[in-house]
Amino acid sequence: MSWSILPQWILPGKAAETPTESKPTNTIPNVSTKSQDYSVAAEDEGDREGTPKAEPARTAIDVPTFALSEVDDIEPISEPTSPPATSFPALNSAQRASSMAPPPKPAELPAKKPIAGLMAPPTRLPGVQRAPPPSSASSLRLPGTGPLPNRGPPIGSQQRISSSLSPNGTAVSVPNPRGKVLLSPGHSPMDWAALTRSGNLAGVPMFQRVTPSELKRMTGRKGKPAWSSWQGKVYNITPYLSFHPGGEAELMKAAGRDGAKLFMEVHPWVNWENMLGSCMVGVLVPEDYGVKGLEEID
Ligand code: HEM
Repeated sequence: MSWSILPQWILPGKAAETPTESKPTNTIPNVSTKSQDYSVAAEDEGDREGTPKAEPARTAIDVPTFALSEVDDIEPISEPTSPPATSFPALNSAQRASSMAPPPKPAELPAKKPIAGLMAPPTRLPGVQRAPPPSSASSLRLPGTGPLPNRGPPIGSQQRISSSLSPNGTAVSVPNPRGKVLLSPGHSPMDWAALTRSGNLAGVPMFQRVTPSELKRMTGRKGKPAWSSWQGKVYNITPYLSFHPGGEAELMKAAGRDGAKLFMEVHPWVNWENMLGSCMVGVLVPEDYGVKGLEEID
C-alpha cells in the first residue's frame, strides 16, 4: 500500500517522511483509560520535527462537558410539589379510627329500607322458644341417652383386666360379661408372647404323629399333659393354661380333643396358630395309621 496516496494530515509522522520504512510507528495514543491522555499524546506528536501539524478544528460543535465535581454545583432537582405534610396519623388511618367516637348503636342506625327484589325476613312468632345454636362445646357433651362413645377396649376386655392382675399369682375367676379372669402377675398376653419366643413349649423332642386315641389320653390329668387339636394339628396347651384370659377351666374343656368348635364359639378372632405355634406337638393321624403302615411293609 502506498502512503503517498493518502493525504498528508492523516499519515503517521515518520511514515510520511520515510515511506520505505517497513513499520510505521504506531502513534495512536493510549486511550484505554483516560480521555485526557489523548490530548497529551496529540501535543507530543505535534512537537515532533517534520511532523505535519494539524490544527484541531476549533469550529467543531461544542460538546457539553460534564465533570463529577460539578455535580455539587448542580441545582438539586426539586421534588414534585406535594401538599403540606398532614399530621400523623393520617386522617383515614386505623389509629385515628380507634380514637374516634364509637359507631352509632344499631338502634340509632336509620331503618334499613328493603332492597328492591329481596324478600323481607320472616317475622318471629311470639312465644316460640328457639333452640340455642349448636356449638363445639355441645358436641363434646356426653349424650344423656344412648350408647357411650367408644373409648378404649370394651369393659371386661383383656386390656382392661390386665391392668389389675391378681395379687396372689393365680388366675382368678371373676364374674364379667365375657368370662374373663384376672391373670396372675407375669401372665399377661405380652408375657406369653415373650415366653413363646424363648423356645419350644411342645414338651416333646420332635414332631409326633398323634392318633385320636392318643390325643384322648392327654387330658392334663394324672400327670399327663393337656393336648388339643386344631385343624389336624396337635398342640400342648398346658403351658398356656395360666395365660389364658378366659381361665384355665375354660381352656381345659378343649383338652384331649379337637378344640376348634369351642374355640370358634368363643373368640373366632383369636389366632390359635400364632399364639400356640411353639406348643405344636405334631399332626393328627388316623387311628390305624401305624398298623396299616406295618401291614403294608409285610
Ligand atoms: C386353645 C386355644 C385357645 C387360645 C389360644 C385362647 C386364647 C384366648 C384369648 C387370646 C382370649 C382373649 C380374647 C380377647 O381379649 O378378645 C381368650 C378369651 C377367652 N377364651 Fe380362650 N383361647 C383358647 C381356647 C379356649 C377355649 C377352648 C375356650 C372355651 C372352651 C375358651 C374360652 C375363652 C373365654 C370364655 C374367654 C374370655 C371371653 C372373651 O375373651 O371373649 N378359650 N382366649
